[in-house]
Order: sequence, then C-alpha cells, then structure tokens
Amino acid sequence: MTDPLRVGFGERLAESMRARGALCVGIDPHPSLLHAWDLDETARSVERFAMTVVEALAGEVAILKPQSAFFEVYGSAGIAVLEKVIAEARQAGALMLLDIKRGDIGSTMAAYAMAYLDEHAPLAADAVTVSPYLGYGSLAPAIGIAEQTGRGVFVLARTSNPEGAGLQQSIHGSGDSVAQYIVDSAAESNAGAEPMGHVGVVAGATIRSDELDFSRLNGPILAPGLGAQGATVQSLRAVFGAALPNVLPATARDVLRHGPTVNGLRAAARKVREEVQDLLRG
Ligand SMILES: O=c1ccn([C@@H]2O[C@H](COP(=O)(O)O)[C@@H](O)[C@H]2O)c(=O)[nH]1
Repeated sequence: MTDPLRVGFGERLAESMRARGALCVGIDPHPSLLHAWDLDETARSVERFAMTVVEALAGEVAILKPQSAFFEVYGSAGIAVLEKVIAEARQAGALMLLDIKRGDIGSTMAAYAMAYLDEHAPLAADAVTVSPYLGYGSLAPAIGIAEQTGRGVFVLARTSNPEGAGLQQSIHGSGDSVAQYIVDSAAESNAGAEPMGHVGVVAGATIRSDELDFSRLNGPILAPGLGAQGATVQSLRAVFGAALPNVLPATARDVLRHGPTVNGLRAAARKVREEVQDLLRG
C-alpha cells in the first residue's frame, strides 16, 4: 500500500525551513474567525476559509497545520473539505502537518497510520500529531509507517495549554519528567538521522524557560502558542536555548485574524516569520 517519498520528512522539513523560514501556520476555521471573515458555519464556508489560507500561504511558510477538529465538526462534508485542502495545498508545494493528536493501542495505531501516513490514503498528510498517553511504544506503527513513506510524526511532550503541566511535569519511572522521557524517546527514534529525524515533539512556546533538554533530540520541535495563547517570538530563545534551530514556531489565530484577504494573511505570516528570522540571526 505504501508509496514512499524519496526523501525523509526530517530532510524535507529542514529544507523547507531553510528556504522559507521557520514558521508553521494553523488552518483553524474557528466559528469566531468564520464570522469575522463574513462566513457562516457550514462546510462550504470552511472550504472557502481553508482554501484562502492555502492560496495565501502554501508557497510562503515552511508548513501548514490544519486542525482536524474544526473540519470534523461538519461530519463527512467537513472531512471531504479536509481531504481537498490537504491535497491541493500539497499540490501547491506546501508541507502539510495534520493536527489530529491520535494515540491508541498498537494495532489500532497501525490503522490510524494507514489513514493519515500512507500515500494512497485520502487524508494522507506529510506529518501528523500523535499522543503518547498509551505509551511511547504504542506509537511504533505510526513511527514505522512514517519512516517508510517519507513522512513524520510530532509526539505531544509538553503541550502549550496550562492544564498540561501537572501531568507532563510529573516524574516518570526513568526519574525524569514525563515530558523529558517523551523527548528522550523521540531522540532514540531519530538516532543517526541527518540532517534530522522524522520524529518531532510538541513543546509549547508558552512553557517555562529551560524546562526540557532537547540536546539529543535530533528532530523538529513544534512550538505552538505564539500570539493568541500569549507566547512571543522573543520568548522562544529562553524556552528552547541551543535547540532554537530545530524549533518550528506555530501560530493560527494570530495570523488568521488578518484575513479574509490573501494579502492580509500573507503580510501577517511574513511579519511573524521575519521576527523569527531576526531572532535566529541575533
Ligand atoms: O500543545 C499544543 C498542541 C497543539 N496545539 C494546536 O495548535 C493550534 C494553536 O492555535 P492558536 O490559535 O495559535 O492558539 C490549535 O490548533 C491547537 O489545537 C496547541 O495549541 N498546543
């Protein structure tokens, strides 16, 4: 069933970040944003919203991240829109990270992996977010299929929401925090890969400075939380330190509120991207 891409996801993402700058923009058709764009809460409007973001940003940013939940709300019609958005954005040259946060026992995880990471799957993206709550090892089918097909996974380690801290900072059997254990497990999956592996982690831009050690990760760090959740580009250095070159800052509402015009979205994304580039230079 698989039809591997020739180059691994770590390399494809590194090249995209090099060429376009380090920024991930979410495609999150929140009801409030639909209204702000003068659209109603229907699958047809979600399609208009998402395709406008694709037109504005598919050739601009390192990766786009549709949030599956906002499409699932509309049932099969919303999923059909999601399929179209992923396919057309990839066709237009964008890398697509589908935010689904799936996690299950290994045998079911294999089905999720086929649903989102196999080339012939209608919803095939370049990478997906996965949840390690059933154990890092339960993610093995997704990590394996992603590697075979040149795709990636981003494992939730230390999420951007305030409720995540209690669970993710608690001490794992290894003696480190649960979040650090996830980062170290991803590092094992990425060992030896160049320029970086296909297993990323999610660590919010909102977390405490120096909370995690990413020095062995050798993979991308998706850092949501810029803008609407309160984090700033300037705070990224304190949070990620020497790992900054591997950080993919992510924002959705803070860019999307500049729609519905293509130019408005583009200008907003470029502004954040330039701030990130200045930070990396300085
Ligand atoms: O720890 C996490 C993991 C994922 N997200 C997702 O990112 C976007 C954030 O949207 P904003 O509008 O920039 O707040 C959203 O889809 C979340 O589900 C996250 O925020 N934190």
